[in-house]
Amino acid sequence: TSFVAGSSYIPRRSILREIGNNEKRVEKGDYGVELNATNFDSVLKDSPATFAVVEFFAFWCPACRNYKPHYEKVARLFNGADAVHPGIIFMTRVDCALKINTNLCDKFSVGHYPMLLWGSPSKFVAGSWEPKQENSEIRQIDDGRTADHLLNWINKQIGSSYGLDDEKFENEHLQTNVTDPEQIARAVYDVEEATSTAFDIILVHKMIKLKSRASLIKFLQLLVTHHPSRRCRKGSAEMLVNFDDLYPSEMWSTNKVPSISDGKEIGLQNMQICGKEVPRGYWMFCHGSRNDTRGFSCGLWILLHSLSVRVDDGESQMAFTAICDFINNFFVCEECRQHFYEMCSSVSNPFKSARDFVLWLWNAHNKVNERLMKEEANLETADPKYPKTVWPPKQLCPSCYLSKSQSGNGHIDWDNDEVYKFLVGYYGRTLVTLYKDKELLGDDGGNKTPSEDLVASTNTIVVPIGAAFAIAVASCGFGALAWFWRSRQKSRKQRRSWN
Ligand SMILES: Cc1cc2nc3c(=O)[nH]c(=O)nc-3n(C[C@H](O)[C@H](O)[C@H](O)COP(=O)(O)OP(=O)(O)OC[C@H]3O[C@@H](n4cnc5c(N)ncnc54)[C@H](O)[C@@H]3O)c2cc1C
Repeated sequence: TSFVAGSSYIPRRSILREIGNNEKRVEKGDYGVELNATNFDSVLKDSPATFAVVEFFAFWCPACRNYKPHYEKVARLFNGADAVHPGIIFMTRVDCALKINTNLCDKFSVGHYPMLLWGSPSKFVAGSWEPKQENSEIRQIDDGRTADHLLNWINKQIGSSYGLDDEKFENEHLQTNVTDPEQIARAVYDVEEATSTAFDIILVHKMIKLKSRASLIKFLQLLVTHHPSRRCRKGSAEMLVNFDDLYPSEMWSTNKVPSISDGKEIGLQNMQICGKEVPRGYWMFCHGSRNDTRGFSCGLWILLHSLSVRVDDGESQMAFTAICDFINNFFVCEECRQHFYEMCSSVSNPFKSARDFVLWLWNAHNKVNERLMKEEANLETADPKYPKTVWPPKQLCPSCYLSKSQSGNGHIDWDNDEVYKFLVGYYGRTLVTLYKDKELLGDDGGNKTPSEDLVASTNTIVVPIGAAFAIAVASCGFGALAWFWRSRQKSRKQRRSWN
């Protein structure tokens, strides 16, 4: 099966890699990218990273030579094809001893070597900096004299917890033992990427229509409350609350391009549901041995399973319809969409327990696996390293298999209680808590509620009337949350008008 849009996404890391490769003065093994006056603006402008560090140095300066290994230790984490934390910080350097860079270094008031500046890449473009300038969006890094100090400064600045010893999880290493239950911990990256990709596809293909709008809102509500990544919950909440502004009714009736409001461009197009920092093209867990296998669709399954194990009994029917309608309206693989919806439609009684819903989704996925097992064998389209199997294999969950039924004609007698327990552990606890960098993955350790995220993350005064109405129509189970937001937003408005 081929997907309409997935293949055209350029992994953001490849941009960094290209920059690195094209840079003539990069010494072998250098991670920091050396820029000069001719490419400084253009390279920073194209950088997908959220932040940039520029080290101004002079090639003749002995202190700079000694500083370089420190800078490189940090740059290794963020730059290049093997970056441990790609797409977040772009680490560069400029040699001020080269004549060509004199004006550039003057513009940034370089008075000593090495000197480090910090800001978003776009602020450096045609930018300048002065030491006493207040409210500048470029800042001097005042304590970066060793690798440790520099990384500490960065961690404080962006609230992260990166360590110099952080290592990239190698996919090859990960996949050598597919029966290791801890591997799923890394899939939170994939869940984030799949969520972002799904919404990119929806926007690129202008798929939000009058009839599908309510189902998108309903799915967003599910993401707000139960997405395993905090930054995706936060982005979904922003999208949901601002839905009417971002996607005004004239757009879904006429498909017009969004207009300009309050001097800012509006439209969902400008929103990234899980934030700008989500790595693309990474596929930690869902990495295929070929480019055209796994990836997005694998990540989407994992998203669905990780949502299913997080809902409670009272939400199970709502989550079921939210997922079914979302796949039906927005999954652009026609065969997948149809088959999945057939399975959805064959459910006759509403779900009353989360357990039943989790097991239904697991079973539906296994039905797809069984069908594809045959299809892929006939067409020889399977990923040779990841053939479809009925899941979980015995090695991963021995207790899921009832002892009597191990052999025979392929039929498996499952112990559903054990399967449920396993799924909750695998897609629930393990998917989040085993991962080492809680900041990056947005694990809040269960300390914060999504509504707190929402209140902290949006400036919107009220839930727009249309979206609120659609929320009310679309949901019952998640409705309490919607009303909570609405009342919070209203009371904020009142507080404002009193001030
Ligand atoms: C809703 C949906 C419907 C699809 N329908 C089709 C279709 O009709 N035709 C088609 O060609 N492709 C379909 N696909 C794509 C297909 O199912 C696979 O996603 C794709 O072939 C990549 O396979 P994969 O090896 O990465 O494993 P996937 O099937 O994507 O599974 C991802 C991971 O989930 C885990 N897993 C596997 N089975 C289960 C289970 N039963 N329960 C819980 N976890 C499990 C495993 O760890 C596996 O590696 C569909 C995808 C989705 C999301």
